[in-house]
Amino acid sequence: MNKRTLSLSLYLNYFVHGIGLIILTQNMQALSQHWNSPLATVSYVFSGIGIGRIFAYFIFGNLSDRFGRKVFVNIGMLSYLVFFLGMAFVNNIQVAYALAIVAGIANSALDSGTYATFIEMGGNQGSANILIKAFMSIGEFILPLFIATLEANQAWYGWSFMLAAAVLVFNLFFLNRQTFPQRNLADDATAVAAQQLPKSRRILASIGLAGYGYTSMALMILYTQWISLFVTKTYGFGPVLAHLLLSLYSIGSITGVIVIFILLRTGFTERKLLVGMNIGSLITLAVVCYASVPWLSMIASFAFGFLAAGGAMQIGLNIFLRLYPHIKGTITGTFFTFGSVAAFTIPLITGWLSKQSIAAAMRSDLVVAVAGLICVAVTAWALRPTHSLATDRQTINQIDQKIVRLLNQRFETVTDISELKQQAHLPVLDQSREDRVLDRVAQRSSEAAHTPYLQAIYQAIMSNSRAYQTARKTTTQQVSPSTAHATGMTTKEDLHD
Ligand SMILES: C=C(O[C@@H]1C=C(C(=O)O)C=C[C@H]1O)C(=O)O
Repeated sequence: MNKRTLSLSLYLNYFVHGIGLIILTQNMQALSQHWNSPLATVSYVFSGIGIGRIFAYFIFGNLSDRFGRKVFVNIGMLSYLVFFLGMAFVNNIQVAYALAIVAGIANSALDSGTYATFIEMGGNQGSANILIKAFMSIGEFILPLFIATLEANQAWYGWSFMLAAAVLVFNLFFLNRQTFPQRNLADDATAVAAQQLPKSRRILASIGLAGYGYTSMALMILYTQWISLFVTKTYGFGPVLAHLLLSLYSIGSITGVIVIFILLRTGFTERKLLVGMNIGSLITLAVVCYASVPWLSMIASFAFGFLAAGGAMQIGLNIFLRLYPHIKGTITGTFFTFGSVAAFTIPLITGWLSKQSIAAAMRSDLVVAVAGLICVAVTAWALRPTHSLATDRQTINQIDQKIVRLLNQRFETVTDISELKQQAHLPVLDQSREDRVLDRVAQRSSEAAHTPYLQAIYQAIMSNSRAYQTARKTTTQQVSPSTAHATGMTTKEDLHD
């Protein structure tokens, strides 16, 4: 399995999915003319996507645990291909509705296969799931520009559908050349830690996370649906500023994905990050809901995008997946079923609230933010670290992962030094340098009781560093024997001390 190419291929699907998310709304006018139907009917067709999603998530998640991830990623791609090709030509509303359902199914099949695959690739792939969001955003960013270009050239609207279809056809070949990781391969530490958790705490965390599946999606959908209208009606902001707020939210979201990806790579705890982001979302949302000053709204909208749409939902899912490492597909399905219910109910609830006032509809997002914060706080509390053999060993695994990475870097530098010493005809051993290294270790050690042990470890590191240099030297000399006499080999001493 080549992690890089497989990841790239999986990400490419989410670029297409990003296009799929907005292609209908972006082509609303053109479709309405083509179908000879009013905008309201076109809008009704869109609801098919939500229906397809809700029904497919749970079934697919479960099945992907049984039949493997690759099948479902393929089902997702093929369904999307049918959707894009079909929608470009269809002129019958019923068929269009059926195609919208197919898009919903495509979405669920992709998710059911992909999120689990990233976790199953091992390593720190939880952060990889966050990047899925980044690729969706790229798709959502590029499509409007592409459509604008088509419109400017008075070209056929269907080319935007063809663009997505072309990427999919290419990726169907590309992806099917890759091998997927073994299914439900929970790394030992995760499996043990999950088993060690008392049942009551696991149930509590599951309730919190399922709830977060709903609130995290609701928080974003409600915001994007009402923000522009809210600031126009409530504060009298102009149309440019109203749309700018939404763009700032998107830019914040992309920035958030990148920053969070880096934070997770550097070993930030997902639990703490999630609670922090939800506190931040609530505060920034409150600012947007009550600040009537444009510049403050702009900053808050960017920050809200960063915190609420910068991969927080994916972090929630990652924590959920670690809790049930043997049924990742089912968990992904369950989590997104709750999200789909949010996508379906929020427009209905806020539509009803908007009859009272637009401000009431918008500010109801604060209730969602509070509910989301309660969900993640409950989860974080239930999953608080306790000391046991298994959890402490998991901590050691994480520390070792970092140490090995640093040791690899150290050896890379030793390789450079070895070359330089060979060029300068210097011996491998430099006792005074080694003494200084040991002194520095003693100075740096924060715990006096550890110091002699740390020094012993360093002696072993340096001894191996010398052995490595000597071995390299020997191989280089075999390649160019003419230099052998000049370097003054110290093979024996170096290998044996
Ligand atoms: C890497 C070197 O070679 C040897 C290994 C050392 C190390 O691993 O830190 C230090 C001194 C040398 O005996 C060096 O000269 O710096």
